[in-house]
Amino acid sequence: MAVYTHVSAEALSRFLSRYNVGDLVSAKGIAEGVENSNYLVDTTRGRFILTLYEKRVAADDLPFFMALLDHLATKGLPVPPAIPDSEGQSIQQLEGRPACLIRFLPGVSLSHPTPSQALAAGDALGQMHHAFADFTLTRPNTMGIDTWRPLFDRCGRSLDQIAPGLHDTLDRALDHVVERWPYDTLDTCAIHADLFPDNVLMRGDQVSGLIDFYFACTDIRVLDLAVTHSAWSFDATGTHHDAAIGHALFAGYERHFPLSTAERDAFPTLAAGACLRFALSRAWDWLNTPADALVTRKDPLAYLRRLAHYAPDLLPDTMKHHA
Ligand SMILES: Nc1ncnc2c1ncn2[C@@H]1O[C@H](COP(=O)(O)OP(=O)(O)OP(=O)(O)O)[C@@H](O)[C@H]1O
Ligand SMILES: N[C@@H](CCO)C(=O)O
Repeated sequence: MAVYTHVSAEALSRFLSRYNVGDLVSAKGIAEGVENSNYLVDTTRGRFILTLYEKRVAADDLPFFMALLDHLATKGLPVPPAIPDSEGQSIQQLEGRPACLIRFLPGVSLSHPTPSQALAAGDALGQMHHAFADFTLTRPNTMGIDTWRPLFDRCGRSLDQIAPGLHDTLDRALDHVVERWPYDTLDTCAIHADLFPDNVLMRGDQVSGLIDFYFACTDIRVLDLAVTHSAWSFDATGTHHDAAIGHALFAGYERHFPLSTAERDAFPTLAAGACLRFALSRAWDWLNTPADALVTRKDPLAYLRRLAHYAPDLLPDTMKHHA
C-alpha cells in the first residue's frame, strides 16, 4: 500500500473545509502505487482522490503537471484535473507535504489487459501526443537517460544484494544503451513517461481515465510508446512476452503517428532504456524503502527479464537464470 504520509481525520476535515466539496464521510489509503500517498476520500458531495506528493515529485514541478492536465482536459482527454479550493488554489500543503484533491474517475486498472484494451491504450497514447502539439511548457525528464548512470552509482554494489551479478549486468546494459541512444534525432514532445496498465482506467474496452502524470516531461515521443510497450506486453514477473498485446499497442498508436524507419530502428534501444529506468528506480526503492512505509515494493528483476527480451545479447550466462 502506498501511504508514506498518514493524514489524521481532523487534518483531512480541516483540509476539505477549504473546498466546496461537502463534509468528510470516509477516507482509505489506496493499495496501488509506489510513488505518492493516495487516499480515496468520500464526502457528503461525492468521491475524490487525495494525493500527497512524496520522494520523486518536486513541489516546483506541480504547476507544470497541473497545466498539462488542464491542457489535456480541455482537449477532451479523460484526465483528472486537480480541484481548486474556494480561493482558486489547487496545490496545497497537508501534513507537511504538497497535496492536491483530484477528481475521481470511473473505471478499473487492469492486471491482465487484452489485445482490444491494448489497442485502446495505444490509441489513447496517440491522442495524447496529438493534444500535446500545442502545449508549450517544457520540463526535463528527471528519470531520463542522463539520470540512469548517477542512480546506478548511488545504488552501487548493494545491487548485488538483490541478485548476484546485477551490478555488472546493469553497468554493461547502461553502456550498451547510451552508445546506441538516438540523441537529438527523433521527434520530441510532452510525454507521460509512466503509462503502465495501472495508470489507464478502463470500462470494458474503453479508456475511461489516464492518470498519474507525475513523471510527465519533454522527451523523445516514441520513448513513451516504448515505456508503454515494456509495461503492457509482459506478465507482471516480466517472464512471458505477449506479442499480441505489443502489436495491438502499436496498431492503436499508429492510427495517429505511424513510426518512421528511424523510430522503428531505435525502438529496441528505447525499450531497453525504459527497462533500465524501471529496473533502476525499483532497485533503488528495493534498497531504500522506509521500513514503516505501507508500500509493496516492486520487483526490479521483472525489468531485467524485459531487458533480456529487447536486448537478448546483453545478459551474461550468470544472470540468465534471473531472466
Ligand atoms: N483520479 C483518479 N480516479 C480514480 N482512481 C484513481 C485516481 N488517481 C489514482 N487512482 C487510483 O489510485 C491508484 C494509485 O494512484 P497512482 O498510480 O497515481 O499512484 P502512484 O503512487 O503515483 O503510482 P505509480 O507506482 O504507478 O507511479 C491508481 O492505480 C488508481 O487505482
Ligand atoms: N510505474 C513504475 C513506478 C513509477 O516509477 C513501476 O512500476 O516501477
